[in-house]
Amino acid sequence: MKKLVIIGVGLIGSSLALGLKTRKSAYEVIGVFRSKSNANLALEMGVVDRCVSDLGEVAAELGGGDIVMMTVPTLSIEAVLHQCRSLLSPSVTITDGASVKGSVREAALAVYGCIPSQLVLGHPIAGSEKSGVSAANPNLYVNHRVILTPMPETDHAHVDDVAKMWREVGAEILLMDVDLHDEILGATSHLPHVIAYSLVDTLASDAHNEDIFRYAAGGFRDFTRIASSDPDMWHDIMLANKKSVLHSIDLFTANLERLRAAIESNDGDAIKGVFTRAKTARDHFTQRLKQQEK
Ligand SMILES: NC(=O)c1ccc[n+]([C@@H]2O[C@H](COP(=O)([O-])OP(=O)(O)OC[C@H]3O[C@@H](n4cnc5c(N)ncnc54)[C@H](O)[C@@H]3O)[C@@H](O)[C@H]2O)c1
Ligand SMILES: O=C(O)C(=O)C[C@]1(C(=O)O)C=C[C@@H](O)C=C1
Repeated sequence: MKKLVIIGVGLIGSSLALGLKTRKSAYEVIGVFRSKSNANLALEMGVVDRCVSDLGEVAAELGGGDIVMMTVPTLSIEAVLHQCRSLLSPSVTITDGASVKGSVREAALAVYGCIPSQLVLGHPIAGSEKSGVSAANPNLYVNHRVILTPMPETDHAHVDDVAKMWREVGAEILLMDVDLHDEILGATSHLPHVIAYSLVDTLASDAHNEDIFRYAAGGFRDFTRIASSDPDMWHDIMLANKKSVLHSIDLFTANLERLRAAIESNDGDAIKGVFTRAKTARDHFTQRLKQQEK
């Protein structure tokens, strides 16, 4: 039986594990836990077959066809890669789910001095504002994309194994360049989180915040769900993808300034222009998503 070792069994790792187990996939899933209570919960929920507290406890059992998945916060990947380097044979596939790929590439270069052929960088484009093993969802990845960013040094056999595992839980695989990934996700995922956190923080700091939140309804809820996401996880993402995030913030700020000026000067055409273009783009995107899900 092939082995999948998950380091960091939170929302992303446990949803993958539960997805595989629900579909009776041929992996023995072993979780590496720092906390005994999380390990017990994961066993109770049937997320993992076995728990260990250190990769060293299981490393000698691993070989070709086995996968080590790092689903820890983005800036913790380097520490985990140090363990991988000292404990894993080159035949074991190593992959990750971190939200930024350039920083993982840098971490690999710092740890190995080169990109190891067994390392396949990946990112599931699915998630939620919830964290931890208790949020495990076996269908989280169904009809969602997983972006893999193989580099020239990456061995195709390792890429194939990782792609096959994600397909088993219903995901669609997309291959992409590391830097392009970070640019796109900086705009489509990291910027919206900056805006949602900043909006809620702005309103919460207002002297009348009790009244503001009392009268907030659906629009506010729809727009700000992601501001309930884990601050530690997002701290890492912002710093790891600083260049792309700053670029996106600058573009957004300039656009917002233009909209502000249009409102100030009663420029109805400009206001309607922005809203109409945005509605058309969003309706088109929603339609495409619906078709993909059919
Ligand atoms: N939450 C999302 O929507 C989402 C989506 C796609 C990708 N990601 C990425 O996936 C990764 C995991 O996110 P998550 O939402 O599952 O977070 P999570 O907080 O639910 O789980 C992270 C787990 O890693 C453990 N951990 C933290 N540091 C560790 C370390 N140094 N060694 C071992 N374990 C460690 C934590 O105890 C926790 O169990 C992050 O890199 C995140 O950027 C998250
Ligand atoms: O749905 C959410 O709550 C998410 O934030 C998921 C989301 C996203 O921005 O789309 C968040 C981070 C990821 O790396 C991938 C997906």
